[in-house]
Amino acid sequence: MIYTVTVNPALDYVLQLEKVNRGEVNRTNNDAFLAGGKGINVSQILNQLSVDNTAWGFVGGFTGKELVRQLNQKRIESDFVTISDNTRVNVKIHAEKETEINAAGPNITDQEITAFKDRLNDLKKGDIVVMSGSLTPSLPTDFYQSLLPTIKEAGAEFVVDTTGQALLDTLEYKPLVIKPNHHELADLFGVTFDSSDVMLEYAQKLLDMGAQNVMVSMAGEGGFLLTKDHVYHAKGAVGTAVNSVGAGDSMIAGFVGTYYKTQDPKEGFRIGMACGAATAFTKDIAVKSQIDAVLPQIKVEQIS
Ligand SMILES: Nc1ncnc2c1ncn2[C@@H]1O[C@H](COP(=O)(O)OP(=O)(O)O)[C@@H](O)[C@H]1O
Ligand SMILES: O=P(O)(O)OC[C@H]1O[C@](O)(COP(=O)(O)O)[C@@H](O)[C@@H]1O
Repeated sequence: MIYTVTVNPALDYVLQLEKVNRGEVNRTNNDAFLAGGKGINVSQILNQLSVDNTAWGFVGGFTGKELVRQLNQKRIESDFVTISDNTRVNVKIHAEKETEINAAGPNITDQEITAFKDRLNDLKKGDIVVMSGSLTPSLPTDFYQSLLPTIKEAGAEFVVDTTGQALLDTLEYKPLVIKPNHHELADLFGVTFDSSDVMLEYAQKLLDMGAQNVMVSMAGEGGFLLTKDHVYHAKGAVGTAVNSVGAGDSMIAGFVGTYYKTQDPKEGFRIGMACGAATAFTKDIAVKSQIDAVLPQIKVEQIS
C-alpha cells in the first residue's frame, strides 16, 4: 500500500474575477471550494495510475467534512485523524495576476498527534509513505523526521517532499527518492550551476548522503534521474503549460506509483516525467488520458 500524508490539507477557495480593486468591494465571476494539499495531489495521480493508496493526515470541522466528501466523490481512499479544530481554507485569487493566501492551519492536540502516529503501526514491508506540504504551527518542525525511524523499522520506504535543511535531515534514513528542482538543488549547497555536469556532481552528493534515487526536475527543460548504478536524462515534453500547480507532486506520484508496481526507477522516472508534464498542460491535476497522451514524448536516455 502507498500512504500519502497531508498533515495540513486545505479547501482551496478559488475566486475568479477580472481585476481586484484594493480597498473596494469586489465581486467574483466564479468561485469554488476545491480539496487541496500536496499529499492529496499525489493520491489523485496514484488513483489515475490505478495504484492503491490511502490519504493520511488531519481533518476537522465543517471544512474537513467537505474535503473528505470531495475525496470520496473522486474515490480517493482516506483515513484521516479527525481533529476538533477546522481544516484551513486557502484563498486563491485568479484575477489579472494569481494571488494566494495560504492559512497557517489548525491547532492539533498532543492526543491527535498520538492518534496519527498510531496509524504507522499498520505499515508493512514494501509499503511506501509519501509526505508532502506544510506543517501546521502546532506540529514540531521535525515532525516528518520524527516519523522516519518507525517507518524504516516496519520495512517501509518513504519520500519527504521538502527542501533545504529539512530535506538534508531525511537523507540518513535513506529516502526512496528525492526530487529537488534545479533551483532547489543549487540552493541546498549555496551554489549556481554553469553546466549540467556541475549540477549532476551536486545531485550525486545527495546519493552519497543517503538518497536511494535522485530526480532533478527542470520544468519544461526536462530532468535527470540518478540511481546507484546509472544516470538518465529525459527531455521535457512539448506542450502549452497552463498551470504549474501540482506538477512536482505529479512527478513524485508517477515515480512512486510505478516503482511500487515494477521496482524499476528508470520506468518510474519516465512515468513521473509524463505525469508532471500532463499536469502542467492542464488546469487541474492530470487524469489518465492526459498522462497517456504525453507519455510517447518521454524518451529516457542512459548517459552513464
Ligand atoms: N512547462 C512544462 N513543460 C513540460 N513539462 C513540464 C513543464 N512544467 C513542469 N513539467 C513537468 O513536471 C515536472 C516537475 O516540474 P518542476 O516545475 O520542475 O517541479 P516543481 O513544481 O517541483 O518545481 C518536470 O520534470 C516536468 O516533467
Ligand atoms: O501545504 P502548503 O505548502 O501550504 O500548500 C498547500 C497548497 O498546496 C496545493 O496543494 C498546491 O500548491 P502548489 O501551488 O505549491 O503546487 C494547494 O492546493 C494548497 O492550497
